[in-house]
Amino acid sequence: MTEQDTDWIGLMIGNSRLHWGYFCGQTLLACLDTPHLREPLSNEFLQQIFPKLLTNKCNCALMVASVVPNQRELWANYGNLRRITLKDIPLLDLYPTFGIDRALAVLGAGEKYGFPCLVIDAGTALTFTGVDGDKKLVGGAIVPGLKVQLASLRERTAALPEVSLPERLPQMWAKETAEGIRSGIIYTILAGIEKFSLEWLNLYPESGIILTGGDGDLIRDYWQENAITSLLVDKTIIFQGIAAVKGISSGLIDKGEHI
Ligand SMILES: Nc1ncnc2c1ncn2[C@@H]1O[C@H](COP(=O)(O)OP(=O)(O)O)[C@@H](O)[C@H]1O
Ligand SMILES: CC(C)(COP(=O)(O)O)[C@@H](O)C(=O)NCCC(=O)O
Ligand SMILES: [K+]
Repeated sequence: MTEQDTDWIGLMIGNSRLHWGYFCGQTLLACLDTPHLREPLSNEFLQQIFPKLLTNKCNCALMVASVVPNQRELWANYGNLRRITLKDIPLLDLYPTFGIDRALAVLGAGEKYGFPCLVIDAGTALTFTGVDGDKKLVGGAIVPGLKVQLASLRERTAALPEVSLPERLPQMWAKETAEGIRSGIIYTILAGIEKFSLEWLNLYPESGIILTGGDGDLIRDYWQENAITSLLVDKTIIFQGIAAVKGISSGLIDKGEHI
């Protein structure tokens, strides 16, 4: 069997969830999100997860990236594991504390859609990450994600209730508390996305803007109701980034020429 048709698993440990991708060579065959582990990894857990990813090989190669140190430690006993760090990322000007999830997502998006590239990741935090045509990090921004904003109002005030996210855009001028919270959070997030997207397109008019993360579909649905620029939703860019790193490390992809 060659490297091209070997099965392996990519795992991105985010602040809310684990994001799993099952690959054959460079091809992503399936992906899945699960909750965080609550205890060190067991064979029972792998036997539940891996069949869902279409394999029953509990010792297949695992490429792991994490922005959550204590979740990463729960994997200490897994033999066939390779940790992805910023050193593996073929992008320039990354700063030492830069999130590996942001690096992999923008690498994957650039590989798939071309550089320059702006990624908006609507996860636990909502992040903007821009990379130019020379694969240099231009920079980005970090804001609390939709669920974190909702939770922080509930937790840090006496009177504000728990509120869910609506499927459609709420009324902007609310006359009711829950609707006021929904309006404030959703419209200011949309205004922020518009501001960063327009500023980015001023710098790089031909760039793609890729929206990803657990709230990506919801934000796209809100956005489409009054869109001014197009946002492409792609939940797989993180796996494209992991595959690129795997390809470089296995010698399948030349870091200099293809990435
Ligand atoms: N089944 C789900 N479980 C948890 N969060 C979900 C789910 N479906 C959508 N979400 C949304 O995903 C967001 C988290 O995004 P995600 O990309 O999973 O985060 P992270 O990469 O930080 O772990 C939450 O704000 C939540 O609204
Ligand atoms: C900004 C983040 C918390 C986003 O994490 P996520 O919401 O995807 O779980 C993560 O990328 C991180 O911890 N970054 C380090 C700081 C930085 O990127 O500058
Ligand atoms: K993320």
